[in-house]
Amino acid sequence: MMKQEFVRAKPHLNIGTMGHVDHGKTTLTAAITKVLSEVDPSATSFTAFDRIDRAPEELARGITINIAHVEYETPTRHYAHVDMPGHADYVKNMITGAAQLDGAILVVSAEDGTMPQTREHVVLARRVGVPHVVVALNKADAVHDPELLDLVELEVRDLLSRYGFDGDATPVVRVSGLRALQGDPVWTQSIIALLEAVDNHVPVPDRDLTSPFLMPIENVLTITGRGTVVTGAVERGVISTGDNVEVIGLGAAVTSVATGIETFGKPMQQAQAGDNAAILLRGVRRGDVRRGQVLALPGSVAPHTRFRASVYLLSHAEGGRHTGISTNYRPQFHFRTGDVVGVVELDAPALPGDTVEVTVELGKAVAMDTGLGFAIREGGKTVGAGTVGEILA
Ligand SMILES: Nc1nc2c(ncn2[C@@H]2O[C@H](COP(=O)(O)OP(=O)(O)OP(=O)(O)O)[C@@H](O)[C@H]2O)c(=O)[nH]1
Ligand SMILES: [Mg+2]
Repeated sequence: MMKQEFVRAKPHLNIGTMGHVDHGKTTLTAAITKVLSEVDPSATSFTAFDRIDRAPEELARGITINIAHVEYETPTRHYAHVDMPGHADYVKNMITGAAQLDGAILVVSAEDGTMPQTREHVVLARRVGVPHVVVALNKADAVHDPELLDLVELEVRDLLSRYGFDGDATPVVRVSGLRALQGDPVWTQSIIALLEAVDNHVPVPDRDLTSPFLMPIENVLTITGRGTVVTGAVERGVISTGDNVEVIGLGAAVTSVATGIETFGKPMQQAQAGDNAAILLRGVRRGDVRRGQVLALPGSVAPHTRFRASVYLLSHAEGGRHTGISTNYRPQFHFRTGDVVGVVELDAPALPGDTVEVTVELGKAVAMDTGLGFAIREGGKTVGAGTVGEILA
């Protein structure tokens, strides 16, 4: 049977769940797909809890989209929703922009209130430019004292305001992912209310459709008999089947032609900024491409190793270092979906909480333009966030 072509009937947005471990992110994600699949079975399929937290390797068949994503539709929008499996992955995905969220659902357990990772995720969301947040006050079924719910709501609004969001204007919806998943009609309604808040509060972003095509590569798959497929979220521009492309960064450039494009398993003639795409590349071997490179219009972006940057060092309270840094500091630099080691040169030692101007020399060239954001990590911890300034080499 021919696979059904993707129809762009509604605006597409990328959102995700964030929040402290065990506050119910995955349960809520499953509940959203269940409730929406009941509203319109032709638009949304139910994705069960145990199908969400899964390893990529298990699904590496077909031209499948990045498996961390779940797809659903409200009456007015099409969403790709990412539920990052663990805290470490979450931080990495957020800060490298791999997730490229247009908005986020901050999940806070009404039983526990805001916790350290709740704060860390809010801080990161702000730093990496997640523009809008809606709060799911989850596990509301387990809290019977309304004053306690009010208290937790106040606490969350406070936290959001403290870190630069508009805490007063942010929708806070009392939900129970678990009870909705079990089919309870009252809590099913709470999920509908949450989705209405997302539809109304997170605006459709302006997509950059006019710049040259660029997509950071998140995953590389082989399809027997067809070739190599790369997946990712299109950062800018438009790609059509038959277009020439180039794989750039971390080694020699590879040129190819995009011979097939899919989104969520459905073929499409053209993918655009904001879409999650899987792109089949002609004549490319699996070993020739990898995560961390970008797929781009040939000649539109170049790899670089040396640049000036403005860097913010996360304070200790934000999850950063305890001690300062000085010249010759050698952390990992995360650009988009990849990371590479580099050396920092700075005029004077800097402390956590400082913003400093530095020169960076990378061990391997990365596709970049002035303005590109990056994260600085060491020992699995995010310790800084920066922006590329003048490019030197
Ligand atoms: N009472 C109640 N329990 C819930 C609700 N949502 C989730 N839980 C329970 O909370 C626990 C954690 O749920 P998960 O959905 O795995 O939480 P998570 O945030 O995805 O956890 P991590 O991915 O490990 O960070 C499970 O035992 C759920 O059954 C809810 O709305 N009400
Ligand atoms: Mg989870």
